[in-house]
Amino acid sequence: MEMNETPTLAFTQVSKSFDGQSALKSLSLSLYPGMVVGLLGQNGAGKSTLMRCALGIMEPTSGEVNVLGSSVKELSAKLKMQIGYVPQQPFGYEGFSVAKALDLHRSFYPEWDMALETEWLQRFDLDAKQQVQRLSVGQRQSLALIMAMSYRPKLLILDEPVASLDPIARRKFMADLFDLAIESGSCVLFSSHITSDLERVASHLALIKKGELVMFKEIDELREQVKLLCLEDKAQLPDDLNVLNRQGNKVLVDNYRQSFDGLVAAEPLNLEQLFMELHT
Ligand SMILES: Nc1ncnc2c1ncn2[C@@H]1O[C@H](COP(=O)(O)OP(=O)(O)OP(=O)(O)O)[C@@H](O)[C@H]1O
Repeated sequence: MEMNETPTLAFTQVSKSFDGQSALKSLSLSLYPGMVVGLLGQNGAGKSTLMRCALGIMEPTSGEVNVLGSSVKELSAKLKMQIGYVPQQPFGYEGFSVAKALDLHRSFYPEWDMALETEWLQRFDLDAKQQVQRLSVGQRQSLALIMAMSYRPKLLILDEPVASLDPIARRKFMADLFDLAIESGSCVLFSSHITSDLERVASHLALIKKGELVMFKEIDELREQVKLLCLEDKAQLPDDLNVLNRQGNKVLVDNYRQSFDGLVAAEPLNLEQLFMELHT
C-alpha cells in the first residue's frame, strides 16, 4: 500500500456529539487500499458512530470525512457503488427467497461478480431457495456479507460482521476477507470484539477509547512496540514513549524501542491483554 496515493477513507479531526455528549473526539485517521483495519473498543467507545460517519449516514459535528478522494457529503452515485456496508443488525428482503433477494440486490451493481457470489453462497452453505425471514441470525448476516462483498467494493465497512457466525463460518470468513482485500485492492474496516480474529487477519489495528483514537498501527509493529513496562520507583520514562495507561510502577506504552535506566521488564502483550491493560 502506497501512502502517497489517495486514502480510501480519511478522517480529519472528526468530532461527533449527541446532546452535548462526545462520541468521537477530534479523530484523524487515513486508510489506504489493501489495508484490513480492525477497529477495537469497549461497548459505547464510538465504533459504530465512526463507521456511520464514514458512510455519510451520520454527519460529524465538526471535521472532515473523505471517501475515495471526495467529501462524503458530496459522493457521486458512482463512488457510492464502490462502498460496501454490513451493519450490526442487517435487515430487509423479508418476503423474498435468498435467490430473489440476490437478484434484486445484484441489479443495482453493474460490477457484480457472479462467481464470487456463487462461491460465497456455497461457503456459507446458504440455500438459495430459502425464504429470507426463515434464515437464522447468522445466516442473515452471511447473506448481508455476500451482498456487500460481491461487487468488490473499494471500501468495505463491517460492523461486527462475525458476531453471529459459528466458529467455522467465522474462521473461513475472516481468512477470505483478508484474501479478498488483497486480491481486489479493497480497504476493509471492521469492528470486532473477538481479539483473536483481529490478530489473525487485520493488517492494522485502530484502538478507540471513549471516542478517542488511542492507537493506529500495523499489527506487526504493535507486537514489537506496545509493552507493559515494569519500572523501578525512580525510573524516568524516555520522552518518545507514548503512555497509554499507568498503574503505579506498571506502565502500558506504545513506541517502545529499547531498554532504559530503571526498567525492570518490558512484557509483550497480545491484543486481549492490551485491551484489558488499557481499560483497567
Ligand atoms: N443516535 C444516537 N443518539 C444518541 N446517542 C448515540 C447515538 N448513537 C450513538 N450514541 C452514543 O454514542 C456513544 C458511542 O456509541 P457507538 O454505538 O458508536 O459505540 P460502539 O463502540 O459501536 O459500541 P458497541 O460495541 O456496543 O456497538 C455511546 O455513548 C452511545 O450511547
